[in-house]
This record gives sequence, C-alpha cells and structure tokens, in this order.
Amino acid sequence: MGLSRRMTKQGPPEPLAGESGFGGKKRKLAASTNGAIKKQKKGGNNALVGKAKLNGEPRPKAKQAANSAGKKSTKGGFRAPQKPVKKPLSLVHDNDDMSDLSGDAIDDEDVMGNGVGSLNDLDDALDSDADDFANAPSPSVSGEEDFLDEDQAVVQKGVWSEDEDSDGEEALTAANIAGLSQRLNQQRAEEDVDAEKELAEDALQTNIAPADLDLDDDEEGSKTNRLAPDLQLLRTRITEAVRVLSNFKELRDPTRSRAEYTTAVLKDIVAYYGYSPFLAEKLFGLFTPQEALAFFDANETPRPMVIRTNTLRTHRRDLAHILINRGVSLEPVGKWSKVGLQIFESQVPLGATPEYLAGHYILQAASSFLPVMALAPQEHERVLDMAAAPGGKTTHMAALMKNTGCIFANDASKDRAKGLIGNIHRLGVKNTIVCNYSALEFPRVMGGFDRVLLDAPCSGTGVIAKDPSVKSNKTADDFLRLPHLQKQLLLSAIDSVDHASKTGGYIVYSTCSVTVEENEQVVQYALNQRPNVRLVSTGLVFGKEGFTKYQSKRFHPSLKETRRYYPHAYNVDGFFVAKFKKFAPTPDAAVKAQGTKAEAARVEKNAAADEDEGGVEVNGNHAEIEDDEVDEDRAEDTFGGFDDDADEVLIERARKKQMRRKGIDFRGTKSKAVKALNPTKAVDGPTEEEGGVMLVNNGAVKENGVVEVKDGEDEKEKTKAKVKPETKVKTKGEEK
Ligand SMILES: C[S@@+](CC[C@H](N)C(=O)[O-])C[C@H]1O[C@@H](n2cnc3c(N)ncnc32)[C@H](O)[C@@H]1O
Repeated sequence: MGLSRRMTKQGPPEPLAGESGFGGKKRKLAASTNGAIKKQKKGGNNALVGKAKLNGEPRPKAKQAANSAGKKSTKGGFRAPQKPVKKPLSLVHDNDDMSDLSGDAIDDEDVMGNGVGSLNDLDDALDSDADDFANAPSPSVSGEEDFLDEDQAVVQKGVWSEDEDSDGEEALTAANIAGLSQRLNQQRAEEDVDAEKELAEDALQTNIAPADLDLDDDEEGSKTNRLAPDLQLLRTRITEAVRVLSNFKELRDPTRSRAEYTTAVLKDIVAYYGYSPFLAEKLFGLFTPQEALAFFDANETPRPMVIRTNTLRTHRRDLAHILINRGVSLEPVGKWSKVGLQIFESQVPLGATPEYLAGHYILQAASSFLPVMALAPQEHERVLDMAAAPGGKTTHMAALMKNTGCIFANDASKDRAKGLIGNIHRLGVKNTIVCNYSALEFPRVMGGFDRVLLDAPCSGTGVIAKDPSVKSNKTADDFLRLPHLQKQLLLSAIDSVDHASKTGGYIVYSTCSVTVEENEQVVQYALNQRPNVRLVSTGLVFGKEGFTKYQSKRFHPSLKETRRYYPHAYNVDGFFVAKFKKFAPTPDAAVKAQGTKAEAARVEKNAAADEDEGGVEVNGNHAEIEDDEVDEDRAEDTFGGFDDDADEVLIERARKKQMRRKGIDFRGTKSKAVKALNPTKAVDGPTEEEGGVMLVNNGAVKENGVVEVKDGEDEKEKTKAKVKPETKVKTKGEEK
C-alpha cells in the first residue's frame, strides 16, 4: 500500500480551547494534503526529499532547516531523534494557520518518545523548491520574452528606455520582477475565477433540485451566492452554538433554552458531517459540546498508519532501518509501545514489501495494541482469543508469549478465520490453534484458560474515520442488539477462565466503539451477573477513565479502572478496554444456564429458519425453554445465566418503533422478529486490522453496513446434533 499522505503524529493534542484547536481547518487540510505532497529520492541512502506544491505552484521559501539532509546524524542505524516540524503542514495551505493541527499531537514528547526524524526531509524539499525560485538567474534581455506576455513586454520596453543609460542591469531585474509578479497576479486572478465557477457548478449540481435549474443568469447568480457558503454557514453556526453552550450562563440569548440550542446545533451537525440524527445525538451526549465538536472533526481525518513489528521475526530497530532505506518515513509510535512504528510517508506499498511478506510486521491500528497490552499474556500460558479474525491481536499475543504455551484463536466467521490463518503463517506463529465456533459456546467447547481476550463485535463508532458509513447506518436497534450479544459473550469469556490459574485468571473486554451501551453497560452487566470477578487496572499508561455515571445511569465505582480512547484526544481509533480478574469459580449451574440459553437460542434460530412467516410464537421472549432443572439451579445460585428477557423486551420495542417509523405494520412480521432477536448471530463492526479490510463469508449478509455472520449449513447441522435431549424449544402449536 503506497502512502503519499503526511500524517499527524500519534499522541494527545493540546487541551481543547475554542475553535482554533479543531474545526473546519482539518477538513481543509485533509482535502489539500490529498495527493498534494510528493516525495523524491535524492542523494544517498536515507535522504528523502519532498516537494510540497499546491495546485502545481511552488510554495514560498521555507526557513533553512538546521538539520537539512546533509546534516542528519545517525545513531545505531536509526536517524537521530528529531522533532517533526510543523512547517510542512502549514505550508500546504498558505492562508490557514495549520500549526495547531500539526502541532497538537506532534509536540507531546512524553507520549511520542524517540523520533526517527524523517519529517525534516519535507522541510528540505521545501527549501530546495524555494531556493530554485529565489536563486533563479536574472533573465537576460534576450530571454525576457520567455517570461513576459505581449502587453507586459510593452510596459517593459518603456522601463528599458528610461533606465537604459543609468543602471540597465538593475532596471532589467526590477522590470522582470514587476512583470513576473504582474503575470502571477493575473494567473491567480484567472484561477480564482475558475475556482469560483467550479464552486458555483458544484453547488448547482448538489444543492438545487433540478426544477430550480431553469433560471436566467441573474437568478442563477443570486441562487449560487445563497447556496455556495452553506457549509461555511453551518460551521459558523455550530461553532457559535458550541461556544454558547460551553458558557451558557454568560453567553446565552435569554429567550432561548439550552435544549433549543442543543437541538439547533445537532441539526447543523447532522447536515454538516452527515450523521443520522440518532447517532449525532448519541455521540454528542458523550462529551462536553466543545469536545464533541473535536470528536466529530477528528472523525473527518484518517488516523496515522501504524505497523507493529513482529518480534518473533525481527527487532523494531532493524525493521525501521530497512524500511527507511526503502524510502519509508517513520517514527516509533510512542513511548507506550515497543513495537509500533508510525508511517508518515512511503514510496513503497507497505503491504507488499519483502519484509511484509516475510512477516516482519503487520499493518495494525495503534489502538489495537492496547487490549493485548492490557491482557499481558505470559509465556507458557493457555489463552483464548474469542473473536480473533483477522488475527492482529492473536499474533501480537503469540509474540509476547514468544511462541510458547497455547493460544486458541476462535472466530465465528469461517471466511474471516482464513485471513487469521494467513496472518498466523506469515508472521511465524506456532503456538496457536484456530477454531470456528460462536464464542457463546465457550466454555463448553473448552475452558480453564489462564487468560481470555474478548475483542467484541461492535458498532464501530470509534472507527468512523475508517468507515464513514457508520455515521448513517446505525439504528437504535443496533445499540440494543449488539450489547445483548456483547453481554452474552462477556459472560462466556468469564466462565472460560480458570480462577485458580497460577499466573493469570484475567479477562480483557474491548470494543472499537465509544458508546456507553457497548462498554460500561456491558461491563456493569457482567459485574452484576458474575460476582466472582472484579475490575482491575488495565496497566495502560494513557486513556481516559470509563464512566461511573452517565446521564441517569450509575455504574460501579470500579468502572474508573476501564479506559476510553478517542481520536481527538490521542489521535488513535476510538476504543474501550476493561480488564477483569476472576477470583472464584462460576458455579456449574450458571455456566450450564448460560450455555443452555445460548443453545436454545441457536435451536430457535434454526427452527425459525424452517418456519413460514408468522409461524413462531414471540412474546418479547425467545421461545420458552423446557428445562426445569436450569431454573432450579438458577434459583439456588446468586449467579445467573444470561438474562435474555430484559434485553429482548427492549429490542422488540425498538424494532417495532423502527418499523412504525418506516411505516411498516410489524404485526405481520413475526418470524422476522425472531431473526432480529436472535442473539447467536455473529455481528461484526468494522475491523481495525490490515487496513480495515472486511471479509464477508458466503453465509454473511451485509445489512445496513453491519456484517452479520450467519452460521453456514454445516454449522447448522452441527448445532442440531449438539442439542441436548432435555433442551426443547416450543414453538406455537407444538405439543408439550
Ligand atoms: C472486532 S473483530 C475482531 C478483530 C480481532 N480481534 C483482531 O484483532 O484482528 C470482531 C470479530 O468477531 C467475530 N464474531 C462476531 N460474532 C462472533 C461470535 N458470536 N463468536 C465469535 N466471533 C464472533 C467477527 O467475525 C469478527 O471477526
């Protein structure tokens, strides 16, 4: 994968302070840098020289950098640590003060650690461009026509004749400069006219209904003037509303309530960024208004590309050295990781270098390192990765375990499991067994693990920059259905761990989502259902504390041990990490209850698939389970199996609401309701590994951008065969 985009450095930005720290400029930057910065190789080994241009025009002369190509020092194979400079980014866009954008993340040495310093190469390039311009020889008399058009030549002639006798050479230079600048001004004016025309055309194409196009020239002009600045207007309104909301007492218009301001700003956010009203409100509610704006802005720009060194094959220093020699501009991702390298620019496709093919590294978002670091698997342990494909975290764990012990890497999607196997082979992992179950079937498939990682399928609200479809394709139903699955999976994860493990007994739960429903609420649910676990520190050196209260919800104080990651705060994908320690066994009956529920749901799913529309009884519950033993056991224990009923009522209510909104009569769609309620569906949010490529297997359907991994036929057979005789599912009309 080739990179031509210069990325902002990984790390926390400056504290949020007004509009200057974020906002429209980022959008401009993303657009203007797109393909605007080119690099050329110059001279020796590591000397990369960039040429920064905007619309083909050379940029102004940049300050001569002290550490230009010839002065770079090297230290043991790395280039000496050098602080990336802000200049190149601000030079990309003359009129905008971009320093806040480039500098926010870059300046934090604490998080960033050693720099390889190749950013300075771009400065050198700018210098060389600027030098070319500044040092161009004064054109000779004979050559001046090359510079000047006819009119200008006339003007110049006059200048010549006046100054001919006195100081001809000086006059020539002055004339050229005057002519040249006149010509440049003219060119600029022409470009401005073209740009305006383009803008007007765009506005006409996108904003005006076809009927409106039938306008005479004057009308068209005034219409264009009204429509073109819409985005700017929205931006200004959003910024202003956020400013007022941030200091409401002082700045409010006394005739407007906070709710009115909020409603108005949400409407503008929906129009400006393209979120559904539902999601805009949900995400806005997570932050202060100012931080919410920073979050929305951060979702408009990509996160830095990062690779993880595979320490089973190489060392980060050696890898960095080789890649630099291939023309890759990179830096250690930060002091918090010993294996990450952030890529700024690359002249080679990073997914096809010899080192990539030899498994020396994997393309992996920085935030994906965090759950594995929190789990901290030890050598010789037995570890379960419940939802493992495509294997970024599995292979990271294998490296930390130095290929000892045993990892069971499971994924419900057979097709995605193929990618997992590919990565395992490429990276030289030898301690891993791949399996293909719904993770709900653990611990019945296998239990007694030292550690379990549950990197759960989620809505992907943390990776909107990677998958903008999330902005509009998530519904209220998703935020009931996904947590429902996540809660079940987390109970299975807890039940699969050996509390008596000498070295472990830990569970890590993570998502690439920032919603409370998928994070704190799931964790709180697990704490309620499994009093044999408690939250412990993740051991991660950065990240914001999880919520202990959110709107009207209150969570256990220990939720502050969990960690939240945001793109605007750390320039990483949005993420959530929680670490549990299991200190007592889960009673068999609770495991059985949990398993039976999961199994019953699967049976029901199969039964539902066989039924005609409307053939299955749904009363807000799944089909009843005829297993008195299970209920007795649940009554005896403080532990429960998964409590389907509470969630299902909510899910069903949301589904009906959604259908009503769509104008659909839900009363005639009972069997669809069963499908919607099915908790064993494997639902996947966008993946953060391997460039976020999503594999969809032949049994998977893409519905509103959510991949639903369906069980394949063979799996169905397997499930039917596994159903215990005492577990029966009643459907309507069936004999007891
Ligand atoms: C966020 S991705 C996992 C990424 C992976 N941990 C990595 O680091 O490469 C979620 C995964 O969960 C899988 N999945 C969804 N439902 C599942 C289920 N019920 N059991 C097991 N895996 C499931 C999806 O197929 C998907 O691969």
